Amino acid sequence: MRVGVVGAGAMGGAIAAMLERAGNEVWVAARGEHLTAIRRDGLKLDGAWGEYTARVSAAKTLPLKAKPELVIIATKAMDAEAAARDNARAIGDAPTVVLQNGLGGMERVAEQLPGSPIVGALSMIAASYVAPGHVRVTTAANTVLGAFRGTQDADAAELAASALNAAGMPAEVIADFEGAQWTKLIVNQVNALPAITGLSVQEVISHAGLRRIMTASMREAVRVGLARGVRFAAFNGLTHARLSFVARAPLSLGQMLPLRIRAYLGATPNPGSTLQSIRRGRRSEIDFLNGAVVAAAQGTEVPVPVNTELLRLVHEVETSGRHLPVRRVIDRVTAATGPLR
Ligand SMILES: NC(=O)C1=CN([C@@H]2O[C@H](COP(=O)(O)OP(=O)(O)OC[C@H]3O[C@@H](n4cnc5c(N)ncnc54)[C@H](OP(=O)(O)O)[C@@H]3O)[C@@H](O)[C@H]2O)C=CC1
Ligand SMILES: CC(C)(CO)C(=O)C(=O)O
Repeated sequence: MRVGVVGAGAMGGAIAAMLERAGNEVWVAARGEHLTAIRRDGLKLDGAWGEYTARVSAAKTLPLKAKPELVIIATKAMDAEAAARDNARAIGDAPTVVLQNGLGGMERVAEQLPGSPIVGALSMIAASYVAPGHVRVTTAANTVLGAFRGTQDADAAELAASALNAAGMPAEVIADFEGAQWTKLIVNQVNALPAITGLSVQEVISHAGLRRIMTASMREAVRVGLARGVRFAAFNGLTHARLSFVARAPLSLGQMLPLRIRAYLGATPNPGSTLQSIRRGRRSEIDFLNGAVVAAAQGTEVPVPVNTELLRLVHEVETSGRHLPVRRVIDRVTAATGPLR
């Protein structure tokens, strides 16, 4: 199959390399020194799915001659709309998968690609951008896909799932994609503290004080979802019942959530995608993660002081380029929220 991958960074790069390894003809849209390195040396993959250098065709945008039968947009959320617009002619009416954390990704891309069936993807894979032309899978895991709307999108979701499965990346189509987006939004509460402190997700969860803050931000996010009538879809062992319990439980019990995520991530340190943006001096996706929780809380009675403060701290680190010491983070959050229980 001819596949176009727009945004061949950590996730898009890993998926592009795996698809090429499985015999697909893969075209990637990339930029800067990453594009130069891919063109010169190929796209190097290592980690949980083995070592491989994929020979993909790479350009700033997909060329018209690529004629993709499937497109995967795997940019950060704030870049997806522009990425879809800049590649719209080459994409044509090809089925397009929007692989993205946060809420509302499919809607933003669909506006730019009115002729394409649109599919959402949420992945529990953890991947890192190591260097230009080089990506690494630190945790191999599954991906869930969901149709945006209608039969055409549902067929496209099946097509994408078979392409991923055939290339050795476990994927399944689920009916309640919006519920899964909310469940993933809870998982992505792991992203802010590594971005603020510079520590890996596992290190943050192993620190009792930081884990308390993370649990409190997850609890707020679950409460917001419940207040908005969200039914959390079951995703990697996280179920609506478990999350509803966390919404009512003290933090000492709620910490089972981050501890479970640490167990699934395994031993290889995972910086998370937000810290990786900061390390590369890029704007982060935090407005679509903790920022989405703060936005969704508006109009509900749910207070979200932890998410508000984490959002502020990530923006501070983006601006200053300097991570904050753990003690300072704990003091700042507790000054904003009062004692966390
Ligand atoms: N990394 C992970 O472990 C996981 C990430 N996710 C989600 O997947 C999505 C992608 O994340 P991730 O792979 O980490 O992000 P990366 O930043 O590693 O990759 C995104 C890539 O897209 C490139 N890009 C942005 N706009 C364009 C464009 N118009 N044309 C071509 N390339 C473009 C970026 O270039 P540049 O660097 O120049 O900005 C970058 O190389 C996010 O929504 C993230 O939350 C989900 C699960 C796990
Ligand atoms: C699941 C996790 C935490 C994997 O790194 C992720 O989605 C991210 O980094 O954005």
